[in-house]
Amino acid sequence: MTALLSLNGLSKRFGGLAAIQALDLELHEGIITALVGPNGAGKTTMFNLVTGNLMPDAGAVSLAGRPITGLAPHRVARLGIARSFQDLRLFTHMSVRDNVLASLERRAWFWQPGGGLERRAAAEAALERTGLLPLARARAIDLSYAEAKFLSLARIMASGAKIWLLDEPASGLDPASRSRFTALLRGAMAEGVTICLIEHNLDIVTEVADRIAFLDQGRKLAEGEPDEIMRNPDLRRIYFGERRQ
Ligand SMILES: Nc1ncnc2c1ncn2[C@@H]1O[C@H](COP(=O)(O)OP(=O)(O)OP(=O)(O)O)[C@@H](O)[C@H]1O
Repeated sequence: MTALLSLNGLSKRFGGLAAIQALDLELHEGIITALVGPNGAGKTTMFNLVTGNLMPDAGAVSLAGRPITGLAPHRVARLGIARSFQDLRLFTHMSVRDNVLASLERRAWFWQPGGGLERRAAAEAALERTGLLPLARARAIDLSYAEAKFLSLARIMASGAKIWLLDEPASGLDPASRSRFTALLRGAMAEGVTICLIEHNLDIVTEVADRIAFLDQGRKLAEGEPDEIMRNPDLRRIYFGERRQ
């Protein structure tokens, strides 16, 4: 299977700290890959390197074989890579609908393909799918925690991006919202979206991920099927903080 997104020998230091070290990772089309690892493993840094929010010190990122290393974030977004943030970064004083519309780039006049009418239709469809249509006129600041998480997802959904990088998208959700959330991810995956998610909750990971890449101290220690990774006693020790001396 050819990779849609490939990271080859990616490295990033912050002063004396090696946050990402010679990381190789492939995201395959229509697959959900979870990045798992203890705090500070380098998971968010990896997203930042892909999206152009950080420049790598070494290594390359390619999209369908085309190098995209170090492109500016808006150019990466235009290539169909969307991301969410742990702190959501919503426009808190704008309406739910405007938050979704604001995530869509104005590419054409409203009567042209990709113009206003199409943007509005994409926004309405994303609001509908995430269950936010009845709240479309509410301000983002007035949403519950779970609703804000769904809004963050709606923004990505509406963008039509083919690769979604999600930073702890379902953390803190109640069980019912969590199942609704994971169903949306599986639905997107069935439509060909490629998802990489950072997640600390291992129940969510087992429920939703097809593959797991396990990171620790900037290195990929293991990669494979969820069952195989979860069973590995060494990884469990690292994850749950029982390091061997
Ligand atoms: N801009 C920065 N400047 C300096 N150090 C940074 C910066 N960003 C991240 N780091 C450090 O790099 C390491 C990796 O951080 P990163 O946020 O990528 O980890 P993570 O796996 O996402 O952690 P968490 O699960 O806690 O979110 C950490 O030690 C962090 O303190």
